[in-house]
Amino acid sequence: MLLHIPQVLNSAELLELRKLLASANWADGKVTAGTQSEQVKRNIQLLETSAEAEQARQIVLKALSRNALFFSAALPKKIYPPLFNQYREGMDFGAHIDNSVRTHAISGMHVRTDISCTLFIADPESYEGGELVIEDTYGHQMVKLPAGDMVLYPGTSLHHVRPVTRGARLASFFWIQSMIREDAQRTLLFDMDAAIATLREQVGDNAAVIRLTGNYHNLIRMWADT
Ligand SMILES: O=C(O)CCC(=O)C(=O)O
Ligand SMILES: [Fe+2]
Repeated sequence: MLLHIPQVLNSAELLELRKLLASANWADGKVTAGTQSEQVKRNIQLLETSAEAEQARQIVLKALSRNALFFSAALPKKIYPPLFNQYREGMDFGAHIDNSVRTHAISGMHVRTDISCTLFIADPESYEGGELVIEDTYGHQMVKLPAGDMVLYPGTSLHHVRPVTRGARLASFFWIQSMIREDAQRTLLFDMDAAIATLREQVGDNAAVIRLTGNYHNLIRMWADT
């Protein structure tokens, strides 16, 4: 499932993040790349150990924790501490698939990358190019979202970021290990959760809706790895 989640960050958080990112130290993005992706990765990243990076991470994690749509779609077990990247004029990231398990340099936490996420921080009018192109079963999806919005897509997807030809593209990116490992099962649960929410609004919690909600939870019980 490829999902656009609007307005994950509010305007105060966006301002705060841009301020932090403007004053922080940036390093070559190859520092967190594997041996294949380092050959095609041309961007810069916030140093994970800086105080600004810690503050920025907390802003993103707090925003995720209040987002019901994110929770329903990702059913997160572990969230890799968010990273921040920037593509200035001429920078891009060629086609690659993210490493399957990432070990966080500071905490040593292992995260299986079931889901990849990009949270857009720069205003799309402020830069040209920089689309995230995700290859899925239905072809290429070009993603360039308003500031504060995020895209979530299967970690198994081949993807690339097109060259930025003007301005700078700022984003946070991270991975999720889901309680539900398989994308197809997660997608089914997400659809079911949305349908149950609509039914509850339309007809309330009648006996059938209660049974259906039970079915949703029973599927999670059957599939979840917690
Ligand atoms: O900048 C992005 O949107 C994606 C970055 C990416 O694919 C990666 O770091 O693996
Ligand atoms: Fe990637």
